[in-house]
Amino acid sequence: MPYSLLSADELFTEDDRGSAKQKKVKIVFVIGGPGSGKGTQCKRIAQQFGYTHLSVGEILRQEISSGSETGSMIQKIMKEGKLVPSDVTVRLLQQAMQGINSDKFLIDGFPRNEENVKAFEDLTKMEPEFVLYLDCPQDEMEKRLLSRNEGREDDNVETIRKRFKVFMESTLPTIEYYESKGKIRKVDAGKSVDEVFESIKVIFSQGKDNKVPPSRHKCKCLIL
Ligand SMILES: Nc1ncnc2c1ncn2[C@@H]1O[C@H](COP(=O)(O)OP(=O)(O)OP(=O)(O)O)[C@@H](O)[C@H]1O
Ligand SMILES: O=c1ccn([C@@H]2O[C@H](COP(=O)(O)O)[C@@H](O)[C@H]2O)c(=O)[nH]1
Ligand SMILES: [Mg+2]
Repeated sequence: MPYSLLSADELFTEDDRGSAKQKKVKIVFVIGGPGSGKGTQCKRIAQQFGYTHLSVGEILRQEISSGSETGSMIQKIMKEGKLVPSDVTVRLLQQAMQGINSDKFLIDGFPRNEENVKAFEDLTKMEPEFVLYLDCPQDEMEKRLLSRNEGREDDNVETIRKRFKVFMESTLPTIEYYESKGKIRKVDAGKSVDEVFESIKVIFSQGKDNKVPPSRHKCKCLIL
């Protein structure tokens, strides 16, 4: 079933419609491998810089908890460490954004692949201001996930390894894509929580447009 997504034109508040002024919504994507610290750092960024934090993984887990058919489909995919189809993910993300009156969204754990990027761009006609990339060694991420203890069904060695594979094969190319647009802001996420946040603060403190020199992240380029 095709899903409609919030378009740029629909991002108006009632007040804005009345005065025919478009609401300017700022979006920052936060991506990184499983366990790189996205959720941990997003909480701090949201608190300090006034963003609305939306974790797409969390939105999907809420759908599972609702007991819907879509939820059981998502649950099977998540247990396998695979990615949920973009139409489902983007529709749920859209609904979450529509339900919140905010002009600054921090989208945690999205986009995960080329299909996600295309669905988001095609349907919203919006692009992120920039993309925060938490770069962390795999052995450190695995250690963190195995001691997370939040009862997540996908935090077991077998699924974690599958999630790493999906990250390398599907998410890294999206980083290449945003790198080619000068939008990647990379931080070393293998350090302590405080040290990582210090690096992130520099990025979010760079003027109202967050215009900082792009990171020197070098890798193979994939044109979407
Ligand atoms: N810099 C850090 N040093 C040590 N432990 C950390 C660090 N950042 C986060 N952690 C811990 O690692 C675990 C994973 O962190 P977090 O949930 O933020 O990662 P994530 O990138 O959101 O993972 P996922 O993709 O699985 O949702 C948590 O238990 C968290 O407390
Ligand atoms: O855009 C997305 C985000 C997440 N998923 C699925 O959810 C799990 C968990 O995501 P976390 O960000 O680690 O909480 C992920 O492994 C995928 O199965 C997705 O498909 N698309
Ligand atoms: Mg997370």
